Amino acid sequence: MIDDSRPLRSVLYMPASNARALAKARSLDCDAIILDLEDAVAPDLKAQARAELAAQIRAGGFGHRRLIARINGMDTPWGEADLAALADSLPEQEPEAILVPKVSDAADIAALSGTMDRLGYRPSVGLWAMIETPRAVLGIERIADMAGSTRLSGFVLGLNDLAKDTGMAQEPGRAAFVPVLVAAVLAARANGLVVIDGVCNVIDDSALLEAECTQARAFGFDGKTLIHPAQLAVTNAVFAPSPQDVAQAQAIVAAFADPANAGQGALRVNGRMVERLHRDMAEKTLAKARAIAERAA
Ligand SMILES: CC(C)(COP(=O)(O)OP(=O)(O)OC[C@H]1O[C@@H](n2cnc3c(N)ncnc32)[C@H](O)[C@@H]1OP(=O)(O)O)[C@@H](O)C(=O)NCCC(=O)NCCSC(=O)C[C@H](O)C(=O)O
Ligand SMILES: [Mg+2]
Repeated sequence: MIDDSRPLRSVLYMPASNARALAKARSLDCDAIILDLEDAVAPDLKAQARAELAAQIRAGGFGHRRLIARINGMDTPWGEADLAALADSLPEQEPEAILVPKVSDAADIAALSGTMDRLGYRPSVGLWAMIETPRAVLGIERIADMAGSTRLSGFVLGLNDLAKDTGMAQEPGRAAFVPVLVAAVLAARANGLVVIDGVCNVIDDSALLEAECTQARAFGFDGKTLIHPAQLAVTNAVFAPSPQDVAQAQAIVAAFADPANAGQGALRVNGRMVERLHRDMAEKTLAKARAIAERAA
């Protein structure tokens, strides 16, 4: 079940080897941080970054920002050591989830989750999977179904790797990726998983970023992964309920609470037909808006 009181609009990657970025993380307006040991860290800095990541999480001070640690793939020389080092070095404070790249199929999830159990990760630490290989896309329903029997609790799209492996074009509008985006949201929602869109590689084009965020929000994503602090404001704004969303949600909740409408299944509110399912959606909108407002206060 997705917790609307803990928004995940903006999920900022930062290389665990970049001490300056990590220091900055505690003051940035992001909902979550992915401390990355994978693509953002050069091979000869992997061990140093692993130690830095553990030290940063142990130091704390991230406030409301949810912490996710992206390890290297289990088929690389570093993946197993990443998972073991995080388990060993974080007895007091652990990331909310371990994000695993290049997942291929459901068996990968079962194996990773079992390894986390054996290494002594607390049950509260989830497993998020990067959806970034053709095989993962083709098997996404079977992967998502693992949520019932493993730690799997989220999907993050990796469209750069998917483009690399398929030749799909990363163009404005993302036409080639639309089926993937829709499949990811459906598989995630059918299994109560968080689902976060891939990154926009262009740092200085806020119109392009806004278009991607608007598309992702319309498709049902919780939020978007980001690579630079300059992308935070647009992303946070697009994925937050707008003042109009909030006003309509309040009107819907009020209409159903009005004794004059007792026993009604469908009502007319501001010219629209609304049913009890819309009241449920309106309550979620208000919960998210409240959480964002409380954070800003
Ligand atoms: C992309 C960058 C290498 C750009 O770096 P640079 O040009 O040096 O940035 P700026 O000079 O503009 O930085 C300004 C200040 O902001 C801080 N900063 C920059 N990026 C981050 C960040 N991600 N988190 C926190 N803080 C950040 C700088 O330290 C500067 O601070 P100050 O000196 O105090 O002014 C760089 O932005 C970067 O490394 N970004 C993250 C790259 C990354 O993590 N990549 C991996 C994830 S993406 C991915 O893997 C996708 C997926 O797997 C797929 O397949 O699609
Ligand atoms: Mg990737």
